[in-house]
Order: sequence, then structure tokens, then C-alpha cells
Amino acid sequence: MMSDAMSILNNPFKNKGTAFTMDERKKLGLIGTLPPRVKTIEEQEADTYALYESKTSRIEKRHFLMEVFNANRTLFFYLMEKHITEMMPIVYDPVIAEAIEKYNERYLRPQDAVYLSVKHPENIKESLQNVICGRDIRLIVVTDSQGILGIGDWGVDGVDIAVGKLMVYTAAAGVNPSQVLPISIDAGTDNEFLLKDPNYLGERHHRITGQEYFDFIDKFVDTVEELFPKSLLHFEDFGRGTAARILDKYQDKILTFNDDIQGTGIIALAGVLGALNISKEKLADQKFLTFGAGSAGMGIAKMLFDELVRQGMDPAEAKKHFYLVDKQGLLFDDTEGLTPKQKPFTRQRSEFANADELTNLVAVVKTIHPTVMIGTSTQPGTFTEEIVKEMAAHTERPIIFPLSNPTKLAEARAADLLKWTDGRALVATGIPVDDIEYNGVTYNIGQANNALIYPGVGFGAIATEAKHINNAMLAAAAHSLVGLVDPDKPGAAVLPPVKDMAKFSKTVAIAVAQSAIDQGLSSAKDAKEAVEKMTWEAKY
Ligand SMILES: NC(=O)c1ccc[n+]([C@@H]2O[C@H](COP(=O)([O-])OP(=O)(O)OC[C@H]3O[C@@H](n4cnc5c(N)ncnc54)[C@H](O)[C@@H]3O)[C@@H](O)[C@H]2O)c1
Ligand SMILES: O=C(O)C[C@H](O)C(=O)O
Ligand SMILES: [Mn+2]
Repeated sequence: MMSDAMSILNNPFKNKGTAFTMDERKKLGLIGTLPPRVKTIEEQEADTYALYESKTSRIEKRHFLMEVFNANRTLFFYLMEKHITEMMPIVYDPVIAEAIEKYNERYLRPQDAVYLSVKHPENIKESLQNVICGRDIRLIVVTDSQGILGIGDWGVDGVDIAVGKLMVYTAAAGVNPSQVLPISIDAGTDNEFLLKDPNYLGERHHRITGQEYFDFIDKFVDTVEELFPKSLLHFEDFGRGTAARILDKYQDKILTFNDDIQGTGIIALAGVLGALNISKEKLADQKFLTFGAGSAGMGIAKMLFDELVRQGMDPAEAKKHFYLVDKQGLLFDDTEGLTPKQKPFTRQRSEFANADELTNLVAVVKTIHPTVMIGTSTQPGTFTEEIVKEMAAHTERPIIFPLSNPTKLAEARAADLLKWTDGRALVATGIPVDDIEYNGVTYNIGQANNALIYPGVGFGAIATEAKHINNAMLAAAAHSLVGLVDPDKPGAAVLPPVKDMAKFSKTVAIAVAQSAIDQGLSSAKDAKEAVEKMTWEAKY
């Protein structure tokens, strides 16, 4: 049995380390378990930050921060909130991708995540109960790691993305860190590198698919609903073939959210609306090209489409504004291998004299002249100078969002996009980008990463105990993020900056909460009050 003192000092939800006051030490049986000096959280933060700065590589910085996280959640979030712009890329994307790629050799601790195996559905309930230790869970991020960012299948190692997404929820929106639960569903992996790695910590077999997989998911969802009826179940980085199917099955039944489909859809819509505020153009006049029509690409197309329809456009007319390009080239209604989500957005060959030549991005851009081009293809460097110049020759302010993550997979670099278009491109990227000086103007580059929106969406939903998250709530979230940037300042970003995340996540949360209340999906009375009441602060 662990002594009472050890069960406090080793519990990151309770531990304050050297900040336990003498009174607390007496009351909690901690006398003699700590060095005598009592520190304030400000002093702890200063020491911890100095140590963090002394680490020479980004992965070492991350490893160090994870140790702080494992030891003392309050201090970790106090530190992260103070240095949000600097620490987001370390804790989250892009360094999280490197951490996942090195998970087995750097394995630190289980990080209070739940590890489930598709081969053992009988263990779901017990596993969840073992990890939570009686905590009141309101927010779950689950991954089966089939499509981690754009780096593919990472088996159990992808658990870091569930942990990282939850860190952002707390740092941005103020979700109580003891009310969250990261979950890894280990369905096996088709990553041959992992299957051969003697260090690999996951189940060493190929992915289980089909009925056995979906039966497991059903049992998992049922058990979550039984144990945590008030929780939001956030799905992250599932594969293209499963993500949409699971969302469709559950989105009207339980409080759930798919970040890659819906979160990315919202942030891309907000980014496009922000860009149009700068260019003073209308959404209805745009031609949208989505390069990479998977979970994210189709989530984005759907959000933009719904917005056009909300603005009064006839759905049949709205569909004509979309061009999907995937591995096969422009997607036609007779293209082989279409996904169910792609089918409603395909084109007809008869629309184009050169239809058979539209098998690559250059040909498509030359033919259709998009005004908005969004990359979610996982294919680095594919928005080439030729393509971007061609696009920019036919539109005054080309809107170009290379959103594939991490950095090494982005379709283009922001600086190149500005250079190739003489500063005319309205750019947002998936990863954070520093300000860019070009022709005497300082360009702020918006980060169109779902991290800028999902914390507010999720928080608004859990704060009001909403029944589910529907399209109206997603739209409310997107709209609440528009208008926070001065569009007339030269070099203005299309989205607000990460440094303001705590502020605008609250705005988003209240907008989502209000939408839930207005639609009768929540019995809460006051959106602002509900959000404020649930907001956790990093203090002792
Ligand atoms: N910025 C963000 O917030 C955000 C959010 C979600 C996903 N993403 C990024 O988007 C990318 C895709 O993620 P996803 O979840 O949609 O994955 P996904 O596997 O569902 O979709 C990727 C799509 O790209 C297509 N593709 C692959 N090679 C291609 C090629 N050569 N040409 C054209 N299309 C090609 C695939 O066929 C697939 O349809 C990832 O890099 C991910 O990091 C970014
Ligand atoms: O994780 C991110 O950085 C965004 C997104 O969810 C992705 O899968 O790329
Ligand atoms: Mn993702």
C-alpha cells in the first residue's frame, strides 16, 4: 500500500510539490516528505521555465514538459498558459509527431491514458475504471491511430495525440485536467516498421478491420455512455474509412465530435471567411478546390457547402462551386474508388472538353481557375510555383491553405506562397508560422489548425451538457471566430493568433453553448454563466 503522503505526491492531479504550505503539509501527512522551503507557483514556474529553456532540442523540451505534466498538472498548465505561443508547437503539432515516431524508445509513463485492445472487448469497462480512479470524466479524446496527422498508422504510439489534444483543451478553454481521459484503441497496426521494431509497445499484429472492429467500437461507445453519461467523446486521427462511418452512426445519438472532419471544417470555414473579410469578396463568388479529399478535405467541403446554403444558395448550385482532387485527379461521378463522402461532390466529365487530362493538380488548376485552394493531401510541396502562379493569374487575392501536418508534409511554405504571388495570397497553414517580412509588409500567418477551434466547441458542449453537437453549433463556432482580426491592417492574418487562444476559445465556447440552448439541446439557462462556472484555472 502506498502511504497517504506518497499517494498525494505521486498524483499529478493533487501534487503541488514544493508549493505545499506548512499547514497543508501538516494536514495531509506530508511533514518530512519535502525539502523545507515553500515556493509559490510563480517561483516554481520561473525555475521550470529556466530548465525548459536550457534543453537544446525541441524533442528534449517536450520530454521535459511531459515530466512536469506527469508530476504536477497545475504547474504544467500554469507554465503552458503563460508561454502558449512558444509551447504549443512543442506540446502539440509539429513536435508531437516526432514524439509519436520515437514513442517506444522514449517511453516515459502511461500518462493517465486508457489502453484498450480490439482483441479484448471484455476488458473495456475494467480498463476505464482502473484508470479513472473515481474521477468525474467529462471529456474523452480517443484515437485508434490509423491516420496520425499525415504520418500514417502509428499503432499504440499514437496515444500521444489523445494526450496532446487534451492538453490544448485545458490550456485554451480551461477544461479541468482531472475531468479528461485520453484513450488508445489498439486495433493492431499496418506499419511494418513498428511490427518489426523489437521495442514496439503495442499489439504486434496487422489491423483488425470489418465487423470485429466495428463491434468493438459499438461496445466501447456503449460503455463510455454507461460510465460517463455527461462526457463528450472526441474522435481523433481514425482512418479515412472509419472516421466518417463512426461519426455518422453516433452524431445524433450521443455527445460526440470528430475533430479531423468537423474541427478542421470549422477552422477552414472561419479562415476562408476571415480571408474574404480582407479581400472584401463574397463566399458565393468563390471556386473551391480541395486537394486531398479524405476526412479533413471532405469535412472542409461540407462546412463550406453548408455555409453557401445557409446564405441562401440553392444546394444544386452550391455543389457546382466545388472541385475535389485526390490521387485519381479531379473526382468525377464515374471515378473508381470514391468514398461515400466524396460522391455528392463529384463533377461530370461532360463539363470539361479535356476531362481525361484532369488527372493531376496542375491540369485541374489550369482548367478550373480556383479562387480557394486547400491542401489536406499529406503530399509535401505539391502547391508548386507553377500551380500557385497559374492560380494567382486568374484571381486578385488567391486563398491558399496548405493544411497538411506536420511541417514536413505541408503542401507549401507560407513564405513561398507570398513570394510567388507578390504578397497577394491569403494564406493559412496547419502548423504555426512566424511573421514574414515581404516587400516592407509584416505578414501574420493564421494557423488553420483545428486546435484553434475544438477547445471552444467541446467546452461549450460539456459546459451546457448538450445532447449532441450539430451543424448549427459548428456554424456558430466558425462565425464566432470571424471579425477578431482587423482586416484592413496590411499583412493581417485570416485567423486570430494563438497567443489569444484562451480569450477566443471562451468566445467560441459561449457561442456553441448559446446555440445548444437556443436549439433546446441543453437545459442550461445562461451560456456565459455555464461556461464561466466550468472554467478551471491553473492555481493552487
Ligand atoms: N490543419 C488541420 O487542422 C488539419 C486537420 C486534419 C488533418 N490535417 C492534415 O490533413 C492531412 C490529411 O488528413 P486526413 O485526416 O484528411 O487524412 P485522410 O487519409 O483521410 O485523407 C488524405 C487524403 O489525401 C489523399 N491523397 C493521398 N495522396 C494523394 C496525392 N498524391 N494526391 C492527391 N490526394 C492524395 C488520400 O487519398 C486521402 O483521400 C494530414 O496531413 C493531416 O495532418 C490538418
Ligand atoms: O493534430 C493536428 O495538428 C491537426 C489535425 O488534427 C491533424 O490531424 O493534422
Ligand atoms: Mn487530427
